[in-house]
Amino acid sequence: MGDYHSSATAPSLRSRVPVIEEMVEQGRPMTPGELDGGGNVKVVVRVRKFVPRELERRTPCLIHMNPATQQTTLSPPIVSADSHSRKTYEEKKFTFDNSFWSHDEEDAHYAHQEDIYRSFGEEFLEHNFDGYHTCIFAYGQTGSGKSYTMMGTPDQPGLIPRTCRGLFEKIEEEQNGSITYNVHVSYFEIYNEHVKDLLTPKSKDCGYLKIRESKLDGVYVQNLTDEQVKNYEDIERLMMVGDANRTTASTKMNDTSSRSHAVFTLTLKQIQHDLATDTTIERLARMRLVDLAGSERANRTEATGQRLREGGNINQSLTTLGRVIAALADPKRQKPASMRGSQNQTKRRAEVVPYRDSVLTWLLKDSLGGNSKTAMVACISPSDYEETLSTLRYADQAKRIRTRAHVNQDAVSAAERDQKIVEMQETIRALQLSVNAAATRKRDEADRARDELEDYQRQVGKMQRAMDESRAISEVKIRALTLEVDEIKPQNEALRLEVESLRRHLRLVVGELKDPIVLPKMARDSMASEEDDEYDSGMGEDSEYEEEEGGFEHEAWQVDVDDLLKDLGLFKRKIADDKSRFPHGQPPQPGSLGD
Ligand SMILES: Nc1ncnc2c1ncn2[C@@H]1O[C@H](COP(=O)(O)OP(=O)(O)OP(=O)(O)O)[C@@H](O)[C@H]1O
Repeated sequence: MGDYHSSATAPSLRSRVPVIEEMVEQGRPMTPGELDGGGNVKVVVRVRKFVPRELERRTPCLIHMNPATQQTTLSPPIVSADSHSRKTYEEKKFTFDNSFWSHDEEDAHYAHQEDIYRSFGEEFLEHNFDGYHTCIFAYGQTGSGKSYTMMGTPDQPGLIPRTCRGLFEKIEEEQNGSITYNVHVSYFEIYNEHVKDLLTPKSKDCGYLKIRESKLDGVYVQNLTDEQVKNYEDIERLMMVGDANRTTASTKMNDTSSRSHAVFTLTLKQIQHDLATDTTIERLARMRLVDLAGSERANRTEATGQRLREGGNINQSLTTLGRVIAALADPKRQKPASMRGSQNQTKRRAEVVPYRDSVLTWLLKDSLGGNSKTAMVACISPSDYEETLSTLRYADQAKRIRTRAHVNQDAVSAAERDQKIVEMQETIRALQLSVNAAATRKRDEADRARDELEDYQRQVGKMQRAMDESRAISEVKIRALTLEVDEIKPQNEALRLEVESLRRHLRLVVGELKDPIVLPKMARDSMASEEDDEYDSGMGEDSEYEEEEGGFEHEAWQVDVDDLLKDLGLFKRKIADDKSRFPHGQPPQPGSLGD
């Protein structure tokens, strides 16, 4: 795989934590945007290069993109004079957040895979580290470059592998070890309105999975593999397993056409422990990367049998997605709640969004109109007027959707965490009893028993995770304390040395006070005069040393000192004499010293 890197900055959970709390504390009013991290769905469009089929037909490119204005223009096709079609084609212009020109590599504004990731993939990853759920989905007709954009090839990796690589690069950048990161991956496809786990080996495949909805977890796929990954290589392995399991087939429009919608989900949990308050800050973000199956016209794909049925299902779920987008983009929904009338009316409008009409929209409910920052990549072919126009209209409508993303963050004290684990244990115990009892009941209750059993397994899994996280927090605490000890060590050593030297000093001072040293008068006089020669010592006739005259008792020592001083005087004179005899510092000649 190509060598590519993310330039996103290293995350710091703590620095981003108190944004909302600070605002509340400061009493600053929050705008709806700040409160809900709200924003419109980001919509970008990408046109691919010609594929061999189009090159053979020498079809002209109908797309023009202006890199300065991000405007995409669709030109009408050339209609041959003998054509019986009554259709009229017009030039259409659309403006999106970005228009990616990936048609001709020779052009200066050609958009490579790297450019796509840098322009918004990286930004979305930043949002994840900030605690927002995100979703990027690729939409477009069959063969328009969705899989190329999302997954890419080994040489030209797309958004999914780049996001995964970027995720672990950012985690590795965080070196102080105070944040624990948990990353989980799931990968499933929706094929003919059924959900299939792409991470289960084919030999263990247990068929289609059920979709369930709970108050706590929202809509979820039951028993879906959600594997913990420690590094990019782990994810790469899972991507390969998933891609090998994905349902693809060769159609007239695409040699490897995806016959299903593929949903790749990364879950990032950041846990930071504050030693001072013994509180844990948890931040959870889910990134959904969706490669939709392509819209197709049966007459163009010339599909029959199984391919035709697949195409029908694909189109049906994409039509539902279109209706969901239309309902969410409805200007009436965009008005603030206060202007929308009564609560009942609002509720009725929310119900109008037909999420439940397809498995795809039901599962993507939150990503499309709820707690998520969402982007749509509209992929287009360069020479297909009708399909491209339909995709661009779809994308244009999606631009108007506003989501209500918020930071998914919790601050839990150690006591609360322990309490939560205890509560989970209780729930599990109760479920266990209920499962055991149900097992003995009649067969018609088997379904309920199975559901309870699944709930039980789910709770056990959750508790397992909570306990793993508690363990991780303990490790963080140990790491933080070890770091603190290491930091304090040099200061400790410096303090120890200082105390030691102060002690020594004190000993000297006390010794001095107990047994003061008194110099003999002559020694003091000679020292004073010598010092006066060099600098002004400031000690005059009436200094305290003079006042102690008469206090000296060691006469014997005085005699010795006097003798010594006499010798010293003689020695000095001898040196002065020698200096005058050898004025240029020449060494005395042998024999000359003897006199
Ligand atoms: N930007 C691009 N640069 C080079 N080749 C591209 C680009 N986009 C798409 N292609 C090529 O076009 C072909 C169709 O692309 P792809 O399979 O990604 O389409 P798709 O939209 O996923 O189709 P389907 O919906 O049928 O699965 C592939 O051979 C792919 O390599």
